[in-house]
Formats: sequence, C-alpha cells, structure tokens
Amino acid sequence: MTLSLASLNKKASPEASFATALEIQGQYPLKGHVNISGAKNAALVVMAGTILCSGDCRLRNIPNLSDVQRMGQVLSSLGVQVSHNPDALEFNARDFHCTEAPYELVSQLRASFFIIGPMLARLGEASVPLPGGCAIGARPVDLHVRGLQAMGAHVQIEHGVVKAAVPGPNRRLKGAKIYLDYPSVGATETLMMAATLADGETTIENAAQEPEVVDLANFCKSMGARIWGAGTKKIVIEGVARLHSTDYEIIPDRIEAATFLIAGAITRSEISLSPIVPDHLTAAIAKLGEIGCKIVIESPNHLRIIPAYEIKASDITTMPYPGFPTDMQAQFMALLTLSNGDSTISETVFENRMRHVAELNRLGANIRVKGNTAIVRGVPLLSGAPVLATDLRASAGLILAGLAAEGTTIVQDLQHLDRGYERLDLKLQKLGARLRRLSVNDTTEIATATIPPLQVAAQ
Ligand SMILES: CC(=O)N[C@H]1[C@@H](OP(=O)(O)OP(=O)(O)OC[C@H]2O[C@@H](n3ccc(=O)[nH]c3=O)[C@H](O)[C@@H]2O)O[C@H](CO)[C@@H](O)[C@@H]1O
Ligand SMILES: C=C(OP(=O)(O)O)C(=O)O
Repeated sequence: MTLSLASLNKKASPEASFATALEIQGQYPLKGHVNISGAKNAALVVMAGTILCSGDCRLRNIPNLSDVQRMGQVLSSLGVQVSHNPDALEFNARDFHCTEAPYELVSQLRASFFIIGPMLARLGEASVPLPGGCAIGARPVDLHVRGLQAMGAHVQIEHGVVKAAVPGPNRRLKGAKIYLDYPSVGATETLMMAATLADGETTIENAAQEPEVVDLANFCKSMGARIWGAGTKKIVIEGVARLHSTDYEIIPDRIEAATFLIAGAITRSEISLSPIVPDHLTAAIAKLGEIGCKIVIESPNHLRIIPAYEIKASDITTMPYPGFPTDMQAQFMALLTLSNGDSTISETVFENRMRHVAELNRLGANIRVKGNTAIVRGVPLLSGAPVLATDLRASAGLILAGLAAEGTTIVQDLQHLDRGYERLDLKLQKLGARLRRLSVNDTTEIATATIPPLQVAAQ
C-alpha cells in the first residue's frame, strides 16, 4: 500500500495536538540504557536531498519528529512520492515537478529552505519562502543565495519568497569557487546538494564541518555523487548528469545523546547510551570530564556516564564544529546552574539564544546575561516551578533542570520539543524519571508518545 504525507489531515495540526506541558517530579535518580534516535538535522537535509534523484531513495533511522513530518509534507507538496514501511521511509522524486514550495510548511522549519539547492539542480527553478525554525536569531539566508548566484542562478527575494532560476537552454547550474564568510551548516548543505548535478567542479571554502554535513555527503555519494573533503574546511564536488537509487541509514543524533549524558550528570545517575559515534561527541565528552563526570566508551557505539559527586564550574564558548555546539548550550547551562562555582557561557553562533536564562532563574538558578555571555553562579538546589519552553534546546535544558529540581516543574509548550526529540519524555520515563504529559487546557494526563506515526492515511 502506498502511503502519502500529502493526505495529512490539515485540521489535525501539529500545533493543536502538541500544545501540551510536561509535569516533572524532580530529584528521582535515573538508571538504565537509552536508545538514541537518528539525527534530526541529518535526517531533514537528507530528505531534502532525495529530490536530487529520480529513482527510489530508502532512508533508515529517520526519527519520528514533527519536523520530519513537515519535511515529508513539503516534499509531497512538490510531487515527491513519500511512503513508509516498518523500518524505512521511501522517497521517489521521479514525478517531482512543482517549483513552488508552500509557505505554510516551509515557514515552520529551517531545514525546509535547504530544498532550494536540489530543486534548482533538478528543475532549474525554485521559489522557496524564507524559512522558520527556532527563534534564536535573525537567521538570514544570504550565504545560500550568494552561493547559488555564483553557480549561475538568478535570485530575487520578493514578498518573503526566494525566487531562483537558472538561465540558458539546459537550465543547469555551473560549478563555481565559493567562499563562505561563515561556515554555515545550511549554506554548505544547500550548495553541496546543488553542485552534485551542476556542470563542472564546485569548491566550497570555509565549509561547515558538522557530522550532519558529512552524512549528507555520504548520502549523496551513495547515489553516485562525486564529493571530496566533507568534514573539512574545503569541499570539492564534481557535478554528474544524474544520481541513482540508494538505501541509506542516518547517523545517530549527537545532540540527543549529549542531552541524555547531561540527564545522567544532573541527576547524579549512571546511565548508558547507544548507538552513538564517540567522535561526534568530543566537545561534550571533554566538557563533562572537566565538570567531573567520567565517560566510559564501552564499545565503538556505546557510552556510559559515571556522574560527578560534585559538579565543577566550567566555561563554554559555542563554535562551529568541531567546537562546542550551540545546540548543546542550553542543556549544559542547566547542568552548570548546580555547579560549585561561577561558569561563563558565551553564545557566538546565534545572537538570541539565551531565552532559557529567565526560565532557569525561575527554577532558582543564578544567571546573569551580559551581551552574548551568561554568567552562571552555581546554586546548591533548584526548586520546581512552571516554566515556558521558548525553543527546542531550551525545552531540553528546562526538562533537565526539572529532573534535578526539588518538587514539581511544569514545562509548558512542548511543540518545540516535539520538533526535535523523539519521545524524550518516554525515554526518560523508562530510565525512572517521574514525568507525565499534560494537556495545557484541562491539565489532564495524555499519552506520552503523542506524535502519530509518520504515515497517516492511504492515498
Ligand atoms: C536544520 C539544521 O540543520 N539546523 C542546524 C543548523 O542551522 P542553520 O543551518 O540554520 O545554521 P547556520 O550554520 O547556517 O547558522 C550559523 C550562523 O550563520 C548565520 N548565517 C547562516 C546562513 C546565512 O545564509 N547567513 C548567515 O548569516 C546564522 O544567522 C547563524 O548566526 O546549524 C546550526 C548551527 O550548528 C544548528 O544550531 C541548527 O540546529
Ligand atoms: C536550532 C535547531 O533547529 P532548527 O535549525 O531546525 O531551528 C536545533 O536543532 O537546535
């Protein structure tokens, strides 16, 4: 049976079903093992990359997230067939024809904008509204646009829509030498995808080196793309005429893994995780070591955290990979609120990613913000309170703080959490955490695993 996301019932909007809160009873120890899901940021961009291929792309280890559902809907709306079997999502972009991506969907997640690269590469034309995603800064797309222009596209931004077209009879992008002013993850991914089908060689200098960029390159290579240097500052892509079908497995989510390591550290609990790629977690493991925890690599894809009795203060500056990831900043801040001294946390990647500070202070933390730096003065105890989750990683940070706080914490507005963590509450429950999902309107308990399966209706 072919199942399609295009038929998703619009009335059952994710916002309505996920307007929920999490009630956490703090200070219960955790114990056991956690299965880490596929990486959200790799899955989303690899889904966009399926547009490059006119055959079947089978993707395994795709996490069940509301962002993944929306990305599936974006692709369906463009004419990509999206179907589901028990352990994979299948995409076929043979009939992909539509050059206009829908505002209602693209405006809800950042990664949806990245389809502009493969759309242009396949059809020579693309109109994509400016994207959504976490409200953590201005998040312009100028680096994507300038790179596509260097490859011969004409690009205009009109009424909030980026309209790009490749002139000429064959409408094919041309290889180019591109230098990114900043190693933007999304721009590197957009341009790398665009270059796989371009005429000639493209080099991207000062490219992002994140594992998700490497995963995308490996996915493209599995379809026959010619790419060298992904994971370094210089990526070289030699365009080919077409890409072929593939079966590809997404890497484990390093941000989810780090979040669980902190759950162990903040509740002083020993827990283990798999699958993981230890190299993707180097910065987090180093910081946890500095803080006093011991991380044991039990096998190539299996970690255990032995928590510190006393959490030591530590300074953090977020940076592009292999620096300390901005997507782990809020979670580490939650941990450092309970340290034995003063820590500074500087956010250099996004200009407005400290909105969790006020909420952590509501739980009894002592944090002051000066410019892009938070000064975290450790306190002996957090105390439960109602707090508002303002973005995805802020949600995770507040839940972690709630696990350690004395009494009851209610984290409101879980729509951000559900964008990027697969059943975080259920996984924590399995480790022994006391928490339950509430409907905000009537504060009655609702099932923990609320995100419906990805496929929703037969065509
Ligand atoms: C879906 C996805 O993969 N999201 C991740 C991706 O976001 P995203 O790809 O949006 O992040 P970028 O690396 O592009 O952004 C980093 C910085 O570059 C700036 N910038 C970016 C593009 C551009 O054209 N112009 C520009 O100025 C941004 O405003 C930001 O200040 O990488 C971020 C940095 O690791 C992560 O926090 C996000 O979780
Ligand atoms: C910022 C994030 O996601 P997005 O780029 O999709 O907003 C994130 O994953 O932390």
